[in-house]
Amino acid sequence: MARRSIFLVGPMGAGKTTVGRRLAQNLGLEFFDSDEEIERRTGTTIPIIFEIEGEAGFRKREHQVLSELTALSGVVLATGGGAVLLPENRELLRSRGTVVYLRTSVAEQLRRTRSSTHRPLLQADDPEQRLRDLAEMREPLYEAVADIVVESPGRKVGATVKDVLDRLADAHFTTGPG
Ligand SMILES: Nc1ncnc2c1ncn2[C@@H]1O[C@H](COP(=O)(O)OP(=O)(O)OP(=O)(O)O)[C@@H](O)[C@H]1O
Ligand SMILES: O=C(O)C1=C[C@@H](O)[C@@H](O)[C@H](O)C1
Ligand SMILES: [Mg+2]
Repeated sequence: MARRSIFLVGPMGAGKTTVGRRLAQNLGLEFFDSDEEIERRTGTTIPIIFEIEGEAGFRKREHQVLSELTALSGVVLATGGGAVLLPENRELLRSRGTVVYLRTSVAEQLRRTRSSTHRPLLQADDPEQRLRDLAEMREPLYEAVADIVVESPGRKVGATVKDVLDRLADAHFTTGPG
């Protein structure tokens, strides 16, 4: 019998990877991260994939990885910030698991991603404006796929993990069959 999976969505720096890994440990589930899986398969980094293949090339790879990882049962999957852009991806996420939207502010995103050079979309003259533009376009998409919305403000990661666990319990999420 298939076991339900948890898919984390949200913008860059929302904490999908960090919270997702801890959540999986807590629930005794296997953890996957679509960005890490793309890097593992290609043997290179996301900025280099963007450089060589453009964003469109990256999105194709992302769709392939998401279609495989969402087919697994009983896992926690952290997605990339743009995973909700393709309607096909939204359908995979919505139909195959419980989707948790980690919501945060642009100010907090900036703080959390400041020292990173690993997010090509933030290599802009004005990263704050870029994050605002992305949020305006993507927030409705995160909302559309989400079963649960959890705020991920400037607190300790453990507090956000606990909030996600509480909200999953409220939604009667179990790691058992079904
Ligand atoms: N809830 C939280 N409270 C405090 N700090 C956090 C929280 N979540 C994440 N962080 C910190 O913010 C940074 C970015 O988090 P993370 O890489 O998990 O974001 P992400 O949502 O996976 O981003 P991306 O879409 O780019 O993969 C990390 O250094 C992490 O420790
Ligand atoms: O928000 C985005 O579009 C992205 C977020 C990251 O997780 C990576 O998937 C990549 O840098 C693109
Ligand atoms: Mg991540």
